Amino acid sequence: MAAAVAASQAALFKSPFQSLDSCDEQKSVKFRSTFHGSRRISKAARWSRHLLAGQQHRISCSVNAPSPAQAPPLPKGAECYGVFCVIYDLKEEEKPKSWKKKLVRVAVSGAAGTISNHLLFKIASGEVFGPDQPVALNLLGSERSKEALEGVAMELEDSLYPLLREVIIGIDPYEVFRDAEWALLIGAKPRGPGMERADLLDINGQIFAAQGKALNEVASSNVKVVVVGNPCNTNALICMKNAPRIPNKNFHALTRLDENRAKCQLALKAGVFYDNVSNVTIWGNHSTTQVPDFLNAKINGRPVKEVITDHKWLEEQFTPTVQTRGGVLIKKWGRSSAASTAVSIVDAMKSLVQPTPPGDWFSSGVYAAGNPYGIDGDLVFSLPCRSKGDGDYEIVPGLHIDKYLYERIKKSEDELIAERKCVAHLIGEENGFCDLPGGDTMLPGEQ
Ligand SMILES: NC(=O)C1=CN([C@@H]2O[C@H](COP(=O)(O)OP(=O)(O)OC[C@H]3O[C@@H](n4cnc5c(N)ncnc54)[C@H](OP(=O)(O)O)[C@@H]3O)[C@@H](O)[C@H]2O)C=CC1
Ligand SMILES: O=C([O-])CC(=O)C(=O)O
Repeated sequence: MAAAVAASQAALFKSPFQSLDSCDEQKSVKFRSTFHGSRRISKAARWSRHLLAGQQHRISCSVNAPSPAQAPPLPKGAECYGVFCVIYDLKEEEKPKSWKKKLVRVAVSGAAGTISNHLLFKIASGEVFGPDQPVALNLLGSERSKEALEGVAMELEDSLYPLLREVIIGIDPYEVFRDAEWALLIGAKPRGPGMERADLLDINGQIFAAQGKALNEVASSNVKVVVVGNPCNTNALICMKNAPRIPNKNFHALTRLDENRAKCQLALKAGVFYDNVSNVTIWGNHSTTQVPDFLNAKINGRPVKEVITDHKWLEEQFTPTVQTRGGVLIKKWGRSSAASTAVSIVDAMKSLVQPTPPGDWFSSGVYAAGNPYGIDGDLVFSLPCRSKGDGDYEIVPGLHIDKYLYERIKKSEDELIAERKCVAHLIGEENGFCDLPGGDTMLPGEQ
């Protein structure tokens, strides 16, 4: 028995894509084809699971396995993780017929961080792309988080998600972003005590400039990029400017959490279930200057101002409550929103892959070029958007902007223009200088 195990180990640790010697007994082992059935783990695969956990080996079986030429290549240098290096072949008739044939490849930075710890499991479960869409997760960490990243991959292994067909971990964005169709950029340095906003813009801006360059070089040319790491609007602008091959439209800064927070407050005040609140726009920056729009929002299809007649509350309490919600939560929790942020990332992605309900819209920080509201087009600015569900979107025109909204939207625009000047050196512009309004503008989590 011991000899058999040793022989089997020796075979499994052969160099990538060499055939196993003892393939006759392991007909159901197959590696990394693009379509796989649900997990039914053969004896050989169980062995592989133990032997390969934490290793970076790819092996193939000469029986039933794709030849190296047929097998899709792994992103160069990135590492498939443990059980995800091994795919269990099923007989044709056992494969779930309903599954889509092509994987969706999602790259996530800051993958060992708190938000990702919620998000990855939602994506793997099918919550974003549906119960028929196999997914691959390419996880980006750093020297700091190498071990933690393996821990994340181990938890994904142990979760037995049938739709999760590949997990790749690595610390080089040029490897991890390869062929990504979605890039969720979450990793960013948190602002520490005494750190100026200008320093944060520069430090994180450098991360997003580097990641933009990597996406430009190796990601799918139509990759959808959702920037979460703060300050997310300007980080998204930097990322976009460093990725000229990717359409500007494909870059988003996450303001969906702010929209969800606004809906929650309106529902609470009106005494309705929050599903009845629609047409909520967050205008501007994901910062304390953001403008949650109650003027165009609706409750049960009626203008909010007709349903909530306490207009003083709308103007004087609702707006600051939403703007500072993140900071209040940090004081309670001792860390920033993570679970609700992950939920809002899922919402933001679903808004692009599912048609927007007729008459409604959603908020996203998008490149404002050609917007119908006269806002500086060279900013990533949160605007009302709608989608046909094809991954693309359009800015919704025709919303009413009164004096109250205009003044606040202008303030957020000025803040983003000032942020853009601070990062001129990262977006290929000259004569940058950092003079943020009020000396030092604040994230929702900073008060
Ligand atoms: N847009 C929005 O609505 C929201 C945005 N956020 C923002 O999302 C980001 C991530 O939040 P969260 O997951 O809770 O944060 P965590 O601190 O848990 O994780 C952040 C990750 O960022 C990475 N990172 C990159 N560069 C640095 C650096 N220089 N120093 C330290 N860590 C770095 C780290 O991963 P690694 O070592 O692998 O690089 C770390 O795991 C933050 O910027 C936060 O402000 C949070 C809530 C809402
Ligand atoms: O400032 C932070 O990290 C938290 C944040 O963005 C939010 O809660 O909206």
